[in-house]
Amino acid sequence: MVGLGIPAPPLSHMGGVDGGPPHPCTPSPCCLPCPRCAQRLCSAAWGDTIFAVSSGHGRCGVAVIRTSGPGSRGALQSLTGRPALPPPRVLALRRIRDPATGEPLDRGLVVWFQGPQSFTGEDCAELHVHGGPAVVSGVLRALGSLPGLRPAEPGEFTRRAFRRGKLDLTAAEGLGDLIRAETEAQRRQALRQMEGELGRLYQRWSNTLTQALAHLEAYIDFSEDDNVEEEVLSQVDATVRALEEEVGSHLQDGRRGELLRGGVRAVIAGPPNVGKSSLLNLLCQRPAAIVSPVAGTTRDVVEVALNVGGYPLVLSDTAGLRDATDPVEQEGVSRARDRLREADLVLAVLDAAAVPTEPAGLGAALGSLQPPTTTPCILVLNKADLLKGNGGSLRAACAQGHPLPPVTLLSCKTGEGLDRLLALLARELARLCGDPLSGSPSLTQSRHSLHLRQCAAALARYSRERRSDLGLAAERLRVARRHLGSITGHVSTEDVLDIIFRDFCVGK
Ligand SMILES: Nc1nc2c(ncn2[C@@H]2O[C@H](COP(=O)(O)OP(=O)(O)OP(=O)(O)O)[C@@H](O)[C@H]2O)c(=O)[nH]1
Ligand SMILES: [K+]
Ligand SMILES: [Mg+2]
Repeated sequence: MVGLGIPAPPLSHMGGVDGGPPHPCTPSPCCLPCPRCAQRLCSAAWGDTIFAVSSGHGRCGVAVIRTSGPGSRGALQSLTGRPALPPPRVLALRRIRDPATGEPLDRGLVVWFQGPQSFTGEDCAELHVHGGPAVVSGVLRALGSLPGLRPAEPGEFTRRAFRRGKLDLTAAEGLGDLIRAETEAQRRQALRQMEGELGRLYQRWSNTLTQALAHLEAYIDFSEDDNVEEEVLSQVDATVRALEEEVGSHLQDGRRGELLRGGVRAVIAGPPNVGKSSLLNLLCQRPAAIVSPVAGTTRDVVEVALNVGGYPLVLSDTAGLRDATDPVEQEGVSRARDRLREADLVLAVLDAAAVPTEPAGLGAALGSLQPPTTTPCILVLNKADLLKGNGGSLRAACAQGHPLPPVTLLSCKTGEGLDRLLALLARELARLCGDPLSGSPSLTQSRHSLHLRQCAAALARYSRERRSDLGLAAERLRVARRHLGSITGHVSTEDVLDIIFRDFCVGK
């Protein structure tokens, strides 16, 4: 381009999917089918070329700057000063220069990806440069000076990949989750989703519905001519019933995937001064909450994020539960109760030296905290170091377990019982989140469960209305299929896409 005699991408071809009309051009092997009209068009008709740092920000050894769009070829030619590109997908060492001044910016590795064999499906280039801020900003400035190139919006690379059918929406969400994954179990789940397992499951359901709908429509249109047998109808009914059950049990997975994605919310609750804040500090290994001998120390909820056995845990310490007179403490107790109601898991803490030693009495002491009955709970009897004569019978009560929830003795002071508590925690987390590698892939987002519930409701209405009005029943199947399509992105609106891709970082 500027100064190097390399042609800029034809500006008249800018426009494309979201912008102006596509421009037909002489088809050539590099031409890609337009996602709107399926006509093969020069990729230049698809819009502008974006660029961004894809390797994260701040000083680092190597920074990867990537471009996507029809101007990628020209950009690489301009910055390397050579009309010849390296073979696609092969790293080549090149001097990188500012095309306007010819000034060397760095020496680094460049890669050329010819569309559609690239992440986005468009022509892409990557520049692996030294990660110093001056090098990176110099290269970005040079790219920005080229006609038709502009900085990428957050998630725009992935959005382009979605547009060109490189991945469906669930896979794009899986990719976003993979970038954010902080624990092993989260990574496993995200990787599975990114590789398309969830999308394939929903696609299979959608195909089943398409087939059922085709049979039903054939029956509606032709049954009077005796060309279609009655049997067809009962087959459609059976298919819809089976699908309704499958969607129902998928929805019944206890929010496993969502819990694993967002972290299990565990709440430490109990009477004042039993050592709740001490427990939080012990688990996160830092003095996150104030500990003192004064009952009623904790008022605000103190939250920490932890990784227990590969599972993500969001742990909250709360005010001691009692009938407080002080208005500030009252507010703390009310916040503690709110948290308790929303918890996925309760760590109920009692003072080991102050509780009854038989299971029934322990159960009553736990009940006085009023944890929600359906929420799983672990009972922690703290200050075990202070146990004297009744230690033996309390240990026996803990070992007996039933009818108590999982229970353990602990001393935050000496660390006794911590291993058992961590093992109990890991067991509960594994039960709540499930094994991300086994069974059918988990539902990971409330967006999915919303559409699946609507899909299941439409299937249920089909079964109810089928005897009275076949046409209406067929419409229910169409609605059900539309909801499945909304999850995978085969049916989607721009505002939904905006929300999904907004959560991505720039450069992805
Ligand atoms: N001996 C002994 N003392 C403990 C243990 N755990 C906590 N304590 C002490 O018990 C007192 C209260 O501890 P906290 O962690 O503040 O208790 P809390 O339940 O958060 O108290 P509030 O926030 O006031 O409800 C402090 O003096 C701690 O040092 C333990 O295992 N053994
Ligand atoms: K205290
Ligand atoms: Mg406290």
